[in-house]
Amino acid sequence: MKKIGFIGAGNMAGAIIGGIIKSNLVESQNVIASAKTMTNLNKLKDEYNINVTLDAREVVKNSDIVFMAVKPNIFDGVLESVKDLIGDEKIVVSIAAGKSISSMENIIGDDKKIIRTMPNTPALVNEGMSALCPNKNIEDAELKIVKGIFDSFGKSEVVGEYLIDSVIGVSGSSPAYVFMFIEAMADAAVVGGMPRKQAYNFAAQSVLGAAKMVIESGKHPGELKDMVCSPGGTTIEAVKVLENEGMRSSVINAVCACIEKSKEMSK
Ligand SMILES: NC(=O)C1=CN([C@@H]2O[C@H](COP(=O)(O)OP(=O)(O)OC[C@H]3O[C@@H](n4cnc5c(N)ncnc54)[C@H](O)[C@@H]3O)[C@@H](O)[C@H]2O)C=CC1
Ligand SMILES: O=C(O)[C@@H]1CCC=N1
Repeated sequence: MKKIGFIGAGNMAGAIIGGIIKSNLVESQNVIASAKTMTNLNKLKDEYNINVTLDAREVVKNSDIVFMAVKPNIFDGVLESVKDLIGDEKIVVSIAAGKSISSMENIIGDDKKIIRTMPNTPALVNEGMSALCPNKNIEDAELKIVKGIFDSFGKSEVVGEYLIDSVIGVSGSSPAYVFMFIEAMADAAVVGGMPRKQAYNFAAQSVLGAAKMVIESGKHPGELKDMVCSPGGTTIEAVKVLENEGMRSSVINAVCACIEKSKEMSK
């Protein structure tokens, strides 16, 4: 069994650790995480019984696969501080936005094994969506192992690095937009008199069901929308307002802004 380490123990590392432990992919004694303070580490230790340390170098020493899960603004400095411990056999898995494979190779060497990835927080409930981009030193068997980690908490696809900015727009960041959509729908249900907690359940289950229909039916989303819109009915009234208010163009512009920011961060 491979040992898996995390440098950074925030929202995303916590979601991945939760995902891999809950799916029994790895035993807790084979997982180690470090952070700047003990606050998150204590929570992860209490919840999943993993090993924790304040020293990122301990993580690298004790792992075969090292997840770099710190914020992009400190990423290079942290990678620099552990680079002498990264041998040819270790696999570095980055989850950071805006950190290209070549920028990591510039720090640790282009002879090292690197996989750039982009997961999302639904990993915590086993419904993550992740993209993986291996560098040239990753062998098929190694990619399979790391993909297995991501598949243990949802779905994943191997993509060319040129697609990673779109991935951030459509899946890495998109849970935030969906939460906003759920919150807004629930607000309206509250206006209609529904208690708030109940409103979140109705809104969230509808989003979950609609997403499942897209995935399982293979039908075009427009066709599925038309199935809900009875002639002269309630839904088409809502659709008319959403079109008038520019819902589609707002979403397209928002996701494009996210993609642009990701490109800018990679420069
Ligand atoms: N939050 C999200 O939905 C997603 C985040 N990401 C990426 O994941 C990375 C982490 O993001 P979050 O988990 O949201 O951030 P966060 O702020 O929740 O966590 C950052 C972690 O890094 C630790 N840290 C800070 N300095 C450190 C150091 N010198 N050594 C070791 N650990 C240190 C902090 O203590 C904290 O545990 C980012 O690069 C982000 O682009 C990727 C996909 C989704
Ligand atoms: O907002 C961010 O920069 C990170 C990357 C994807 C989701 N959160």
